[in-house]
Amino acid sequence: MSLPVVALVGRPNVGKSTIFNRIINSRVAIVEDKAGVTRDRIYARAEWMGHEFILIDTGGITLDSGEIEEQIKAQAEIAIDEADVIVMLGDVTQHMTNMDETIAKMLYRTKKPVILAINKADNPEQRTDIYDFYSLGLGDPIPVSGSHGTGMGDLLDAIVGEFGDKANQHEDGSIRFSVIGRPNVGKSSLVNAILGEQRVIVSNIEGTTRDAIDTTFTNDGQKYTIVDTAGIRRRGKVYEKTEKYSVLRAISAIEESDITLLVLDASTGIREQDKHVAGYAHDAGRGVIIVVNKWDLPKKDSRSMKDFEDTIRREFQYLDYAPIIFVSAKTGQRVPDILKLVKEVHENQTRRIQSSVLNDLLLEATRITPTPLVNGKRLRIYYMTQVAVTPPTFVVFVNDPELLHFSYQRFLINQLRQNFDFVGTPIKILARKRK
Ligand SMILES: Nc1nc2c(ncn2[C@@H]2O[C@H](COP(=O)(O)OP(=O)(O)OP(=O)(O)O)[C@@H](O)[C@H]2O)c(=O)[nH]1
Ligand SMILES: Nc1nc2c(ncn2[C@@H]2O[C@H](COP(=O)(O)OP(=O)(O)OP(=O)(O)O)[C@@H](O)[C@H]2O)c(=O)[nH]1
Repeated sequence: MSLPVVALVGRPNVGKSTIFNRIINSRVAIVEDKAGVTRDRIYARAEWMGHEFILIDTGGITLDSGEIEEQIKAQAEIAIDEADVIVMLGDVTQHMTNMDETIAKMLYRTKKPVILAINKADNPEQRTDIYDFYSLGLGDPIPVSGSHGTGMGDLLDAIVGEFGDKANQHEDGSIRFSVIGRPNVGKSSLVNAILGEQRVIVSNIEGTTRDAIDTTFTNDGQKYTIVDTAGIRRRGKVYEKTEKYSVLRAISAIEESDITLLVLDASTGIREQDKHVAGYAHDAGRGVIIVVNKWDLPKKDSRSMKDFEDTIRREFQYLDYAPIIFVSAKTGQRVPDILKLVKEVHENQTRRIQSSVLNDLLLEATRITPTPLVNGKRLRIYYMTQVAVTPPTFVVFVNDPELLHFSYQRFLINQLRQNFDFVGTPIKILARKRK
C-alpha cells in the first residue's frame, strides 16, 4: 500500500526537473492526468521494472524569501524528512561547487540511502569527468544525461535497488485514515476530538524511514490508525509554511491510507486550495469522506446543510461518491459518527461481488440501456468480473475496448452503485478485448 518515496536534490540548474520528467515519462501509460485537477509538477508516481514509487523534485518547493543557500538547505531537509531514497544531482559541466559540498554535508546526517548522479554527462569525455565528485563522499557517482536520456537505466536500477520491503509494512488489520485540508480548517482539532474519546494503543511511533508519526487505537473492536499526524502537529520548520510542502505532506498521507478525510471549513466556505487537495485525494483512488468542520459557527436554518452540500457537489463533481458529514471539533457534534463512516467506507472499498451476480446485473443493465453504436459498430459486453478491491475494480470483456466510451462506463458504474453499497469509494472499470 505505501509506496517508497524518492527525492531529487541538487543546487539550482543541475537539471532536477529534466531528470524528473525523464523518470516520469518512462512510464507514461500509468499517469492518469485527469482534466480539471491541477497538477503540481513537484510530485509524481513513477515505475521502473515493476517497482512503483513516488518521486519528488525538491527544487519545486521554494521558500517565499531567502538566499539560494537557505533554499537548498530547506530542500535537502525536505528530502531527509520525507524520502526513503535520496538522489543528489551534480552537473559535470560546472564541476564540483561549494554548494554541492554544502548539500552533501547535510546528507551525511541521514541514515537513508543517498545516490549520487552526475548530470549533463552527454558524451564519453564528460562521463570520465565525473570522478571529481568522488570526493563528496557519497559513493560512486552515476553519469546521466537528462537531455539525452543516457544512464537513466543505471540510475533507476540503483534507486529501486534501495527499496526495502515497504509494501508489507502495515498488515495489522487496522483501517488507516488520514486527515487532510488546507491550513486552519481544524485538522488537529478534529484529530484531537476523535482521539479524545479513544484509548490510544500506540502513539508517536516513528515511521520506519520517514519522519512521520502514526497513532493507533481501537474503537468498538476495530483497530484504526491515523496516518501522519506529524504533518498535522507542526514541527516548526520554515519550509512547512510553504503551500507546496503542505500539499506534498497531504499527498504522502493520502498514499499511506485506505481512507482520506477531506476537511473543509464551514465558516469560510470552499477555497481554491481546497480543490487542489481534493484533486489529490481523488487521484489516489482511495476512499474519501468530506468532513465539513466548524459547523457550530455559521448561522443556520433548515436549508443551510442542503445548501452547503449542493455547493460541495458542484465544486467537487469528481468526488460524487464521497459522503459528507457536518461536524464541530469544538462542540464534539457528530464527531463519533466519523469513525462509523470510516468503517462503513472501508467495508465498501473492500467489497467483492460474485461474477454470477455481476453478470445478472450486466444483463439487466444492457436490457434497459442498450450498448451504444459507435461509427456503425456496436459495443458488445460479454462478461464482467471484479479483479481488485481498494478501489473496487471491474474488468468487462468486450468485442472492442475502443467502443466503451466514458458515458457508458459511467452508466455501468451508476448501475453498480445503485445495486451495491459503494459509498465513499471510487470504482474503476477496465475494458479488455475478449479473445
Ligand atoms: N547539456 C545538458 N543540459 C542539460 C541536461 N539536463 C538539463 N540540462 C539543462 O540544464 C538547465 C537546467 O535544467 P533544469 O532541469 O531546469 O534544472 P533544475 O535543477 O530543475 O533547476 P532549478 O529549477 O533551478 O532547480 C536547462 O537549460 C536544461 O536544458 C543534460 O543532460 N545535458
Ligand atoms: N468554532 C470552531 N473552531 C474550530 C473548530 N475546529 C477548529 N477550530 C479552530 O480553528 C483554528 C484552527 O484549528 P486547527 O485544528 O489548528 O487547524 P489545522 O487545520 O490543524 O491547521 P494547520 O495546522 O494550520 O493546518 C483553531 O483556532 C481552532 O480552535 C470548530 O469545530 N469550531
